[in-house]
Amino acid sequence: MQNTHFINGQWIAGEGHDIQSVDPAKNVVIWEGKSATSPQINAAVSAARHAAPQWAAKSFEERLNIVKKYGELLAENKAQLSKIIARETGKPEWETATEVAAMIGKIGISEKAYHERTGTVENPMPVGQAFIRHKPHGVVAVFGPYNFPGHLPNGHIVPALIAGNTIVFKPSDLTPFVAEEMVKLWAQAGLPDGVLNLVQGEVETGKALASHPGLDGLFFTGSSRTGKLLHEQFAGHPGKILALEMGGNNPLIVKDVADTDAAVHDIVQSAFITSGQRCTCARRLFIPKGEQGDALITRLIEVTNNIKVGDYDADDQPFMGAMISASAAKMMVKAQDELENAGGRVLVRLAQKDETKGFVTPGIIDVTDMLDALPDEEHFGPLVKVIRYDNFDNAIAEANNTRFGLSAGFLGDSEEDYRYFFQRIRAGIVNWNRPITGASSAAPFGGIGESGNHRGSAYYAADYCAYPVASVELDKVTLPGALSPGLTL
Ligand SMILES: NC(=O)C1=CN([C@@H]2O[C@H](COP(=O)(O)OP(=O)(O)OC[C@H]3O[C@@H](n4cnc5c(N)ncnc54)[C@H](O)[C@@H]3O)[C@@H](O)[C@H]2O)C=CC1
Ligand SMILES: O=C(O)CCC(=O)N[C@@H](CCC(=O)O)C(=O)O
Repeated sequence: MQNTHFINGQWIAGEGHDIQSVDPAKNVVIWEGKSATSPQINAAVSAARHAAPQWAAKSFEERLNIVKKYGELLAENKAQLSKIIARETGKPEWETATEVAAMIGKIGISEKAYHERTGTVENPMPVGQAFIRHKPHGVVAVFGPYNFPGHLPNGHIVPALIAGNTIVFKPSDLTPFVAEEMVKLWAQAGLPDGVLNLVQGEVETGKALASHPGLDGLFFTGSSRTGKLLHEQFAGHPGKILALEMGGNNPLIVKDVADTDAAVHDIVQSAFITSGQRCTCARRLFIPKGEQGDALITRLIEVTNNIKVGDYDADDQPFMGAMISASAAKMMVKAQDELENAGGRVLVRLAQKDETKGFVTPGIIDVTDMLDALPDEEHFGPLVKVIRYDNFDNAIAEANNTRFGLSAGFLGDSEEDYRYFFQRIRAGIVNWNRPITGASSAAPFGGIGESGNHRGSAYYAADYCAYPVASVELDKVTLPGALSPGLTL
């Protein structure tokens, strides 16, 4: 029996149904376990509740020391963890090494953000002192996605622990192995029992945890569809904090670039990195009509056809590895077919050569003639939709024609054009002449519309990990110098 859940400092076996994790590049099972049942989820929430007062009562330095120890263990185990992330997600090892580096970097950034966003402020008053301080919420659930199974849950867990919360972590059911390895490192770092609990499972485990009355909050990174369900579930609970980081249908507009190859590079990095499985990936690419735009597309097609797709552990590393699963790859083929049937013109065909594995080649489809039928959906894979435009204002209006608003970019050499774009575009991340993926952990990370619920993450995660307490304090009960009219003492 596999002990895959971590509850109150003990590794225990699940009592629910069988779950497996499959290496999508090799089509082999690499992890097996059983999901957590409702009583096991109750036990995890109770353990977190029980541990909460003592963890919150520790000094900031005591909590930080454990978090820093975890950072050291991440550094020591970087090579091994990078390999496990690669095996479980299909992402090339060069990329998973950067994921672990981001996990390590998160610790220093979260320490700084804790002080700068939620530190203590003291203001003298005519009588006494005014203070702004912050307290943890209590018990929070963390839900992670599969595309960054280490870095993104880590982006909630680290600031939540630093702020003094205790946690029940429910990773994506597609990446239980990475979650288990992460939690082992936390346990090794000396986290007290019950402070971080891990429950594994699929949607029903997620539902049972999200609806648990013992939670004070839930921090979620995942799809807009699930995030919306959680939002509905939290309706009527204004006292609970819900932070949602969700998807996007991100636009990238190109206009008047002198260096075609540089533009093509930034497009490829925006659209195809991580096999298009980043929430910040460019989904809609706006290119001007005319000769300059034609030349750019010709070059983009050439470069895309030459993108190396391959095994995560190949000596000669590919740019793109496998997608998360064979079925995710199949869904991308289906999405392309649907767009093509609705009038899209395939410029480079996204193809899955082996239906048992997650590999697809990157695709480009021109959807200019089917804009009215273009669904406002996030196709979470390496398929970029090209929209040719003849008017910058129309391109910006169409770029904003989405229910999402995560990232957006402008590639063009005119600063005036960029300022014009920046003023009008609606998104939480707006870049100029840089890829729109690869957002910094040292900046707020979040979107508007259906990309989030105005609880920015990364540098601003500190904000949703603690609530502010305003105090006016005086060390003795003292009569004021002047009494209010009509009052005698
Ligand atoms: N804005 C951001 O920061 C990011 C957003 N994403 C988005 O995440 C998505 C890909 O990740 P996925 O793992 O597919 O997301 P997902 O929404 O399928 O799953 C996320 C988590 O929610 C759980 N879950 C699923 N259905 C549930 C339900 N009904 N009730 C409770 N829990 C449930 C899953 O088991 C998993 O732990 C993409 O849409 C992507 O854009 C990914 C990375 C970053
Ligand atoms: O959360 C952070 O620390 C910064 C945001 C970040 O890492 N963004 C990455 C991943 C986004 C995704 O998971 O899809 C990016 O923008 O590439």
